[in-house]
Amino acid sequence: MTTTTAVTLNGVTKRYGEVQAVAGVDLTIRSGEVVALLGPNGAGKSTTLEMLLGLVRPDQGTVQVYGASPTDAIAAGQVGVMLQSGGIIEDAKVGELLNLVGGLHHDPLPVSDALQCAGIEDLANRKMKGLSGGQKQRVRFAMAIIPQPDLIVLDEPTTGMDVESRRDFWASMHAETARGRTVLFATHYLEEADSYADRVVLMRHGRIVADGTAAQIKAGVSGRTIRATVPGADLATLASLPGVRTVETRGDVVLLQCADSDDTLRYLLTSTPAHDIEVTSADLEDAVLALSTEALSAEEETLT
Ligand SMILES: Nc1ncnc2c1ncn2[C@@H]1O[C@H](COP(=O)(O)OP(=O)(O)OP(=O)(O)O)[C@@H](O)[C@H]1O
Repeated sequence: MTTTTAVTLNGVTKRYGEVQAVAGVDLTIRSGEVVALLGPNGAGKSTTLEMLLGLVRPDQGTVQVYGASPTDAIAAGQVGVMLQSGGIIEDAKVGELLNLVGGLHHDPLPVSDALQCAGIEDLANRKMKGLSGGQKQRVRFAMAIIPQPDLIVLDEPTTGMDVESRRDFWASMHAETARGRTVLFATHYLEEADSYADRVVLMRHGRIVADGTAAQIKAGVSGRTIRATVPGADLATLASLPGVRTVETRGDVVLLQCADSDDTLRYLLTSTPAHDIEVTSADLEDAVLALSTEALSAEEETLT
């Protein structure tokens, strides 16, 4: 049976002692989508991915990958995985390790192709233990694509890579997605989500607080950032202006996140010595910050 749904999480929860790591996640990913999972530290991204991969059992809810259990989908070679740690034998040479992984699958990508896709042909005879963090990440990526999977799941794949390596890595990923592969990746890099994902799922405190294209998420946050030099700024007054969401300072420079920048600008120009004023519209970072703050306030309201 062919299905156009790659992943279905239904009401999934996971608690570790006092910590509600995942607090009821519903998520459907269609085949061919490239989805970024974003969120601050401890938001529940890794736990969600671990449940999706069958590494952690949810307390409640169900997980299906291509209509089957995660373990069955992985055994069938439908899922390639790149996690933050584990999965590598430090004493093995890169080529040997990839051969080993290939041996676990019935239609593996030839090792030479995996090395080429990951841009690490020159590392084939190097031992894992001598490699840099970024090089190890590329080996993990090569391991993830060996099964020729329909779905690739990556947990912070470019951590430890320099800017050039990150660019090369995403170029390799593009080649994979052009083949129609479904990709789900967790990241802290907003520009990666913005540039490479069709869809951004934002988590906070174990919940999904936004889900849409990067453009939709940005559009959901109306408003502007005002940056101005305001000597002796009265922060309490600025924070209390209608339409001002947050106030930050860096020396004399004040950063205001505003729902209504016109009124704030009028105030700055007429009632303060503000100069060098810049107004910019929200980028994904602002959107994520605003949505995270809104989610937090909503949670606090529920608690009180
Ligand atoms: N094995 C575990 N034992 C106890 N607590 C855990 C375990 N795994 C995760 N947690 C806790 O669950 C919460 C969610 O963690 P998780 O690693 O899923 O978040 P994350 O969004 O991936 O964070 P990061 O961006 O820092 O990787 C955190 O408070 C974390 O400390």
